[in-house]
Amino acid sequence: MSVEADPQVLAGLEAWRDLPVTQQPAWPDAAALQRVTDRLAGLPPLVFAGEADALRGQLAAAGRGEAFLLQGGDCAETFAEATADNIRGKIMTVLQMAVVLTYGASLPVIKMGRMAGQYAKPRSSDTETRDGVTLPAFRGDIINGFEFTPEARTPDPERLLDAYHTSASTLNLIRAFTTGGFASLLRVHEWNRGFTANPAYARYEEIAAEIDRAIRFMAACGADFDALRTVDFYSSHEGLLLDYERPLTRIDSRTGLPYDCSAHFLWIGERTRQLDGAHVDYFSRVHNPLGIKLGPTSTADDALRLIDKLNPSAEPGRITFITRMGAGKIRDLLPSLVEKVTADGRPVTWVCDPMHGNGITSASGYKTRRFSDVMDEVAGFFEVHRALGTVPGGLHMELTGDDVTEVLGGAEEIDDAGLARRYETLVDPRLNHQQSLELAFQVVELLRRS
Ligand SMILES: O=C[C@H](O)[C@H](O)COP(=O)(O)O
Ligand SMILES: C=C(OP(=O)(O)O)C(=O)O
Ligand SMILES: [Mn+2]
Repeated sequence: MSVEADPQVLAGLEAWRDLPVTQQPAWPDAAALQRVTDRLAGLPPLVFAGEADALRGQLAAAGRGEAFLLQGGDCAETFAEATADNIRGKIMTVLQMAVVLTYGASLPVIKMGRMAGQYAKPRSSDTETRDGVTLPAFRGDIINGFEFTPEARTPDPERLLDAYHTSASTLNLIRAFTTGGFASLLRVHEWNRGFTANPAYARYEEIAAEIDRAIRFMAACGADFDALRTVDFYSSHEGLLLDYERPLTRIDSRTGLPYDCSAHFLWIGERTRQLDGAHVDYFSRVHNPLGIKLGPTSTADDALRLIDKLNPSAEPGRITFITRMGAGKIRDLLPSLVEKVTADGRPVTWVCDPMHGNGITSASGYKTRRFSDVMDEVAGFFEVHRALGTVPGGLHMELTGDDVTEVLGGAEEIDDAGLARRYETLVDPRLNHQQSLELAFQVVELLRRS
């Protein structure tokens, strides 16, 4: 039997429309938008509410120190890059990092992509000016095109449907790869052998050899490697474009409760987490596990008021605070935030985004980050939690499986001149495949030292 939604619950899903809202596009044609959102509302959900519930349980475990979240993928996915090779590369990268982190932390790693829906971007400025011409800023493929022409930059609601279909095909391939044997532990381990065989990464050989011994030990004990052929891989994106999230919100027939079925996990960004704003209201009404980005201006009071609104019943796993302070600030700012939220007593899961607080512009003009700053913020995150006796629950990364050159440094020392070689991101710089694995090995070194 299917449970109907309470009419008041349904009415509540429209409340955001009367609240202050930021970072939404100015759609030029309201009727065209309405046609698209009606169509989206009739299409099948992309995920099942029960999967979101399972993830909530796992995130609750991460909050208690019984699991660790690894969330990674592009800053901005694009339709053109949703190819089999690209999707496979990102999955491989996350799985390879996950094997290393599982060993280093001796904990199950929850694997989650910034994938299959990460198409909407908040921007610092509504417009972009080039050579005296000003056009609307690129806000992600779900809204407008990157090409610098008035046509491409005009928001086009048809893109919501493209985003839905591209998310569906991406998710389909993710499910195929992670359940069809491609992701088996033995295969992923083989891939990592290839990485450490490269002399640039000789420093990690010892850890790699230990992982190798651990796997051989498991095999000798008769571990069921067949059972390790499939992995759970969750989808996530920033819950930003409410005209997309609303029609993909569905009533769970088991409970009558609304879930945003565009992804398993949605996060509210640093620029849209206003307590009385549309985003916080909207996501307070759906039952998925939620992330909230907390930047350097966040106060403990902000965090507690967000809990009041988004998790009044103090359900474990409902809220993940994703801190993104910057390497130079995390050791000063994070302790009081964590202390006060911990004293409050309602459970949250703490995750580190070492990307968004560490943006710089290189001398040659690229928007970039230094690998060393990214690592330093991760180190600061572990140090703060260790000092307070609280739980570092995971990492949130911008990465890709390709050999791009967008982040400075790493063992292969990408320098400013090297950025031009393969700088492909449309918004923020991503760790490339090698830098991502290097980060995972360095996290193991950090955990060791403590
Ligand atoms: O991904 C994060 C934000 O969308 C991004 O950093 C904003 O970038 P901008 O300052 O170039 O607009
Ligand atoms: C926009 C992003 O982050 P933040 O909201 O933390 O700036 C992002 O994760 O791409
Ligand atoms: Mn980003």
